[in-house]
Amino acid sequence: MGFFSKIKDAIVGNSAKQNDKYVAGLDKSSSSFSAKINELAARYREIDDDYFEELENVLIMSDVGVSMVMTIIDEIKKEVRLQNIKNPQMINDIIIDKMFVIYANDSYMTTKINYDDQDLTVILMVGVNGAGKTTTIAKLAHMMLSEGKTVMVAAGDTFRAGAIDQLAVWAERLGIECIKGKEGGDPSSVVFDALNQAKDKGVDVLICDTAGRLQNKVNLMNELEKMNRIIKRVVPSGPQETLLVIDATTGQNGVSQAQEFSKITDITGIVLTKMDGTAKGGIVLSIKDTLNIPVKFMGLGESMDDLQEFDLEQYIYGLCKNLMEE
Ligand SMILES: Nc1nc2c(ncn2[C@@H]2O[C@H](COP(=O)(O)OP(=O)(O)OP(=O)(O)O)[C@@H](O)[C@H]2O)c(=O)[nH]1
Repeated sequence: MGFFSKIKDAIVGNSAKQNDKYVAGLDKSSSSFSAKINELAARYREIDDDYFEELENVLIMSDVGVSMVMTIIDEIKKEVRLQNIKNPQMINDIIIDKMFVIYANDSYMTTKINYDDQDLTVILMVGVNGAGKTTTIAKLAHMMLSEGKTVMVAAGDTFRAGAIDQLAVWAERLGIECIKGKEGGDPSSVVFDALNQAKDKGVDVLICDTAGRLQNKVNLMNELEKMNRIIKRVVPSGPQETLLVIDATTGQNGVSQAQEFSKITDITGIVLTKMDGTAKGGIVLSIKDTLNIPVKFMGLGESMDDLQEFDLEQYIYGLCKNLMEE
């Protein structure tokens, strides 16, 4: 039995396992992906080179990423030859299986936050403006609060007008403390202040916002280096996580951004926001392929509960479920 059949068996008919947020949040991607593949299958009576070329295009259009697409297509071709499959209607399971296997295959990627049981856990949030960083910080804090953790936030984006107030409003709604400085002030000093206050109060997690000025790489690099130094002075094992927030609707641009950020600082995980707003959900595979950094969370909607820990099975199921049902 292939991976997808196993996933499907595990998820369908098991309401505890079926995550409706994934199914609803990936609906756009799933409909578009499945419609294209089914349309292909209907047009070709037999699998041939032209079919593969079109399949390649469908995957690329879904933002899977060119080199990952080539690997997937090669693997599908091998399997088709091996099983002597001629009918494109029979190929869906293989496509899904290969996507799953290739993502999961070459390395184990944890989606868990690396909490420090002995010390304050410091999480740095990076990403360009508009990616959804502020909302994601609020959603993450909400998730941690619901797990019984105490959380504080630091308004380290002193550059973008309004960023401090926006975070402060979220903090108030969540009933947590937001440490802030002046607009245009030194972000590291805000973070330093927040670190000390969080330590004094015995808070479990401090989430720090940062400015998203990718246009000015040298400044951003210096700023993040300074922040990292200051964090290490107060919390030697910190920051335990540096999470990069990427807007999934920006597609391959988002992937390039991730590449740029990973040159500037060590990224431990990616948060893909607005997955519900894109019909090209393949970006997860593309990120894995180009960067090999784990996607740890996905934003699947605008409400507080819509930030979900990344789960490969739920993702592939959400993306491909229409393909199975039709
Ligand atoms: N549909 C949907 N909308 C989202 C998601 N995440 C964030 N948003 C929306 O995206 C918009 C921008 O998010 P913000 O957090 O305000 O981001 P920003 O303040 O523009 O920029 P930064 O904080 O600098 O990233 C807001 O309207 C959010 O509600 C998501 O997962 N799904």
